[in-house]
Amino acid sequence: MIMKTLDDLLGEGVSGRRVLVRADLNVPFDKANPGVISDDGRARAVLPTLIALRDAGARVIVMSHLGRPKGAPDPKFTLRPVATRLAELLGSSVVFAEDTVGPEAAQTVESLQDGQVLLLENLRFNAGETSKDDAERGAFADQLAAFADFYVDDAFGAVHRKHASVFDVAARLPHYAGGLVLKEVEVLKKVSESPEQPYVVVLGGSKVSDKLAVIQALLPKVDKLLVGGGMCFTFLKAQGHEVGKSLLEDEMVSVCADLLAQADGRIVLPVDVVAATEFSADAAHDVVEASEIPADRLGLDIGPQSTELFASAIAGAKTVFWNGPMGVFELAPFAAGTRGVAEAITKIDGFSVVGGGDSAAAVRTLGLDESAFGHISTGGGASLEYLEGKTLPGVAALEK
Ligand SMILES: Nc1ncnc2c1ncn2[C@@H]1O[C@H](COP(=O)(O)OP(=O)(O)OP(=O)(O)O)[C@@H](O)[C@H]1O
Ligand SMILES: O=C(O)[C@H](O)COP(=O)(O)O
Repeated sequence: MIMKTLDDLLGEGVSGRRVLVRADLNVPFDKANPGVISDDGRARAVLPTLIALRDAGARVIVMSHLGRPKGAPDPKFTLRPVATRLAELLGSSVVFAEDTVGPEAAQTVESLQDGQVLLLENLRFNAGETSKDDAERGAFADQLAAFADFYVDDAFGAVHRKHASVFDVAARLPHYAGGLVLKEVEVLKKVSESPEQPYVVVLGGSKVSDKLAVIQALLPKVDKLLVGGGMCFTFLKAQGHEVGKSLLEDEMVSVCADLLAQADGRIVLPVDVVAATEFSADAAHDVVEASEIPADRLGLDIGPQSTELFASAIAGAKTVFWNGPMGVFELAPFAAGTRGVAEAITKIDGFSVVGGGDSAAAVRTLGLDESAFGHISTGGGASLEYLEGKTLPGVAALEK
């Protein structure tokens, strides 16, 4: 992998120069307290890059997405609270630009002083960021690139997206890989090329269709693939079970059925689930057989028998990759499955990788010892696609 790095850029000298940094500040918010960041791990992870540039006297323009707004401003997804947190973490002010591009953002960029940090508003408030149309993405990238002299990508969590700020801007400015991207790629390369066997992958979370392609690619490489979280219900449905009001992607049921047929027993599904009357911490809930979820209930965690089943599969592994919580761990009644699986992973005599914004947040918010994991990745989809062997647009753009 030949790419220029942040150290190269610092060596070239950045004092007084404008550096555009793509970060992944897509942090989780407290479900019960809107506007309150529940885990700032992703912001902390990019701090070394921001501090190095700030202290070298650069004018640092940070850009990120937050959530999945639909290409237009949506106050629910403003990065303003993230700017406030970033300032606390940096111990210096962060200027917030109310727009991502346009005259006001340009003016804010123009007024930046040496050693100051600015955060642009959510990239995804602009349709050009995620557009599939090269010209539309390129036009947005032109506007972003016009802000700066150099581009640093340290958004490992977003390198799998062919988005303007990840892919197209790199083609328009001298580009450098940040330390976080370099470290993540180094660890994941090792796991993807030579995982010590037995290799167990644990998948959960809510982005079902995003992760099905990964299952297909990983199946030939793994000894066991444990599926929990919101993902498991589409598989349970594929086995012919009713899943009540649980998260379900109907159009993916046949894909899941094919995967189960190919897997030859290597895909392990929950045998019991915690089923609640509604998506709330106060909802009535019981443990039910995974094959008997009542029509008016939704599964919000794997049950105790499943946690034990998953923990025993994990116990003998030499390599474990875990992405996606086993349940809605943010709500206390539905956190036990995630906790049990995470604890089992900390005990293996081997190397473990946790990937994903929410999985990493779960490790921290459940008070688990971060140092007991081999590597905690800031990328969920990104780490999965890396393991899948895909070319990641953000990494490829830096290599050019
Ligand atoms: N049974 C379930 N029903 C609904 N949501 C669930 C369920 N189990 C887990 N979740 C939710 O899944 C979310 C995390 O899913 P996600 O796929 O985003 O994982 P991730 O680790 O953050 O990966 P990425 O970084 O790719 O986003 C959590 O907010 C959790 O509450
Ligand atoms: O949460 C993530 O995995 C990254 O921030 C990318 O977000 P996305 O899946 O909405 O592109």
